[in-house]
Amino acid sequence: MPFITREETVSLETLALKIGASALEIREILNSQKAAYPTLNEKGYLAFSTAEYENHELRKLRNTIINHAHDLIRLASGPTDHILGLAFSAVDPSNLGIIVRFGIPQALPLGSKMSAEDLAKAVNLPTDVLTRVVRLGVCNGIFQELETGWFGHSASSALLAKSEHLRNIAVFGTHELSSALIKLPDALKQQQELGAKGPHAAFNLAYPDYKDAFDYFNNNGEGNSRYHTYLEGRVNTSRWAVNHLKSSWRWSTIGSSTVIDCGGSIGHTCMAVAPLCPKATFIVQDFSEEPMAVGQELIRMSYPELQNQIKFMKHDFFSPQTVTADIYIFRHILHDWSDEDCLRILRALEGALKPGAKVLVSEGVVPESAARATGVLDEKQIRIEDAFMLSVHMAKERTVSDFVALFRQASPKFRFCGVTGGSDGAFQSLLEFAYTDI
Ligand SMILES: C[S@@+](CC[C@H](N)C(=O)[O-])C[C@H]1O[C@@H](n2cnc3c(N)ncnc32)[C@H](O)[C@@H]1O
Repeated sequence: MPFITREETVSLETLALKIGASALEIREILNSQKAAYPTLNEKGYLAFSTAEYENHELRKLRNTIINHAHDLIRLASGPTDHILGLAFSAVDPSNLGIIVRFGIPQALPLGSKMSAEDLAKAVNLPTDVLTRVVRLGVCNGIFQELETGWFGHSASSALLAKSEHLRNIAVFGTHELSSALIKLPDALKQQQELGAKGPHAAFNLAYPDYKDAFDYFNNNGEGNSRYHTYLEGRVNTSRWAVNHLKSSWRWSTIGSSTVIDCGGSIGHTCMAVAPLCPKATFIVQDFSEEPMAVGQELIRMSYPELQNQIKFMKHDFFSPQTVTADIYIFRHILHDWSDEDCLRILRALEGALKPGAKVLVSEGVVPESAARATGVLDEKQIRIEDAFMLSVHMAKERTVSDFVALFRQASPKFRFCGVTGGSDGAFQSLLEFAYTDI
């Protein structure tokens, strides 16, 4: 039987050469910008920091290297080591989870070293356990062992020590998110065997006392805080930055429109977009009051100029919308819900929609074409997010055609106007729908 493949043939040599060529181009760009060159040592924590991250050419070159390097590692590993690596990969969120939840990066001084005993005392772990955890971290590029039993920072651990946003992402990612993900095979098995009596989602197996993930967040203060600080952390990293939403729509032309951010959490989307359209007013709606209180305080302390422009309002988006606005934003909302629930959410808007009103959907968009096996950086991002949705909410990321079909089913008055964005490691796109009077 002949072997079949749709992938271009990749070889160790061609991949290595392509990586070398892109590395030289990166060196030239960084030299011309007098920007920090990446190293694995502590001082490398600044490499590719925000300003450079925004450089499109640099981001593209980095993605080329990452894509080819992934393919190269898989090729050099061979199928056995490749599968073994995947089979035991739960070790990584477990290790990172200990590192961030015990505050090990912050306990280790920057620009210095600390003995295992002192570090163990500082984070209140037995020395033996601390040493084993940190040494596994070192194998993953987090921390360095500068001499036997003495630890210092690597680039990545130094950034964890400095960036609360990155730590918040790592905490939620290795806590609630990982707990749900690891239960997905069990949940699908139980759903297969028990039908409607099976769990709603893998999340329910991890947190059996709650109806669903949002019930858990709303009734668990610490979990809710981890969730919303994770969401805030995400918009402060280039992959999920609201910059993509800022640049992919004509915000400066909306004049004195009213904009509602449905399920807006602490209001980070409105805080980013409002300065682009100073005459517009924004209402952040969420059914959870804690994040909105945090957002109000954040505006008061850090963005007082936005106080009159951004208001907060408790609202459940399954109940009829009470505010007639010009633009409704759903950023990372519909992917949390099944098609049936999304129809309920969109139909709950209808009573307030006037002809010409816009509904903007900002989230990951799944490619329509068959999955690729090489060069998959962007595609893997969206498929990771899709796995989050399946495990946590039994929901999904969608293709553009899925969204168009969903809106059409919600009401024939929705007209699809187009989609922008979503490439080069920034995986979310912006879809625009207009409400018409036909
Ligand atoms: C994935 S987060 C997205 C937050 C924000 N839009 C963003 O892009 O970061 C989902 C948000 O929906 C809110 N939410 C969940 N169910 C809701 C409901 N029934 N009504 C209003 N908000 C809800 C959650 O509290 C949370 O803030």
